[in-house]
Amino acid sequence: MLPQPPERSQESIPVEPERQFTGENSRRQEGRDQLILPVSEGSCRVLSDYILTKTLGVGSMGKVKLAQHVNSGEKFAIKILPRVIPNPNTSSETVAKATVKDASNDIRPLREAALSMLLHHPYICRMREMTVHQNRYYMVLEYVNGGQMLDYIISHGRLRERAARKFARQIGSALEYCHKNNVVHRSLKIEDILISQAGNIKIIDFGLSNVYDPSTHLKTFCGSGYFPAPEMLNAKAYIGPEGDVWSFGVVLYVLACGKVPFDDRDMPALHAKIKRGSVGYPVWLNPGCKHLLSRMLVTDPSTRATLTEVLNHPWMTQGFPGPPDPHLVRREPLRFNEVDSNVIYRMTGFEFGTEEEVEKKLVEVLRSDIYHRAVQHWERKRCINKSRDDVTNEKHWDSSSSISLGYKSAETDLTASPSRKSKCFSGLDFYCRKLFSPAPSSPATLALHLPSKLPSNLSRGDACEPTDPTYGFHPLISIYFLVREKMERERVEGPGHFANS
Ligand SMILES: Nc1ncnc2c1ncn2[C@@H]1O[C@H](COP(=O)(O)OP(=O)(O)OP(=O)(O)O)[C@@H](O)[C@H]1O
Repeated sequence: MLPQPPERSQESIPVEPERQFTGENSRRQEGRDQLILPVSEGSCRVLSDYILTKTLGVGSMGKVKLAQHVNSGEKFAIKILPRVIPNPNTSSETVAKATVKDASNDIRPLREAALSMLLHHPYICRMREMTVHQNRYYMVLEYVNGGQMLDYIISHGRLRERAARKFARQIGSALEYCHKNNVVHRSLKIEDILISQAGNIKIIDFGLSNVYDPSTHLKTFCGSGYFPAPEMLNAKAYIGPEGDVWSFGVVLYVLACGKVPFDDRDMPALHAKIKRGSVGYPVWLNPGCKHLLSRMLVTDPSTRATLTEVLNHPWMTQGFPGPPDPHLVRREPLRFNEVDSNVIYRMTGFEFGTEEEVEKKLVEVLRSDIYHRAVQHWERKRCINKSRDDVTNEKHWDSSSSISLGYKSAETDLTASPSRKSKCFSGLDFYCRKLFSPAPSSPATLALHLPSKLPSNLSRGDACEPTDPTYGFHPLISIYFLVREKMERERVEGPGHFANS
């Protein structure tokens, strides 16, 4: 087992002005600010409506505390991240440099909060709200109480094949949902996978995630330890999703084999092994799983399997009628004359610019020829699918309902398997060397522009077909949809409401 981080003594939080981050623009927040009084009460701390109790975990950025809502009694996890305050005694040049650095340090938690509050997926940990103090951020998260996948593997060894497939399908479902919304995780690792009480996964820590435009490249080095893709270590520009496929491959290797594919105590030596990409597979590993891993752990991102290939791989779909459900809601293409300013002003936290700039850029994308062609194609396809569905429904409405029941029961069947203890080989002592992980660099600013060519996520097979205008077309459109869907949920369920699972 990994040595548990020591429980730190209860700290006292100074009284300081607090700002609630709800994804809304600060201009309209004027007058809403209130003073929060975090106080000690016995051995617990009170923060606004939450009583903070034990430490759930400590990460490189901060710590996570268990909290209980004073009125509802509901449990949450509160992630506490320090804010870097410039030292007033330093020279003006140093202060100026520090201010730039602080601004970029601020970007990560703000973007993490903005994304975590918008993403709505059963296998992604949700965020209810974030409170910004002078010295700290407090992120109120869904409490995931089934433990860490890492602890399970350390104590039980590798997973049985069916359990590995179940969790791989859930990770794949969450990644597809993100990618289809122009979001990349960029630092997926086994520690970021928690288990809910229902026995499903929840991905935490979107701290290094970002939105991506399929027609441009990101440059920031992200990821740490055993999981970053070789192109990130080589400081090459990347689009985004291909790096997540690599990290997903490393996670799947750990689930299926009980050890990491690339290992070394020495960080430069570890990075050299990752860049070389030569992987050893245990002789007992299922050949289908080995083939899938060999397609994911390809050093050249242009020949690495796409997420679509991974999710449709025979090993992934074995025992299921198809790839995992990405839990995407049905969307109609957005028209430039339908853009709602109430949605625009909540598109904050992504360095998109001012409200006016966001609206201008969004309308520009929506009026572009390439978008227009994508919408026309989407509509034609819908007509064809609709007439096909009508014919199928008339002829086979009975059999279609039985297919959907079959799918559900297959997922339910697999859900039961992880509780069975595996006596397989356990080789995860590598986590005792976790301290070797390099610190992440500051995130890059996203340049938003009109796609000048077809997005390159269309490569390999479907390059002649325009991208779906409702999913993955452009980050501004995706974030617009996510904000609008969040507003709709708030209207129905009430603000910040979500059920822990
Ligand atoms: N929602 C949650 N429910 C329960 N425990 C959690 C939750 N979120 C985080 N934790 C615990 O806190 C630990 C640290 O959280 P997290 O990884 O988000 O922190 P971090 O500082 O961003 O870490 P990193 O080192 O990956 O940057 C996790 O490994 C987990 O044990």
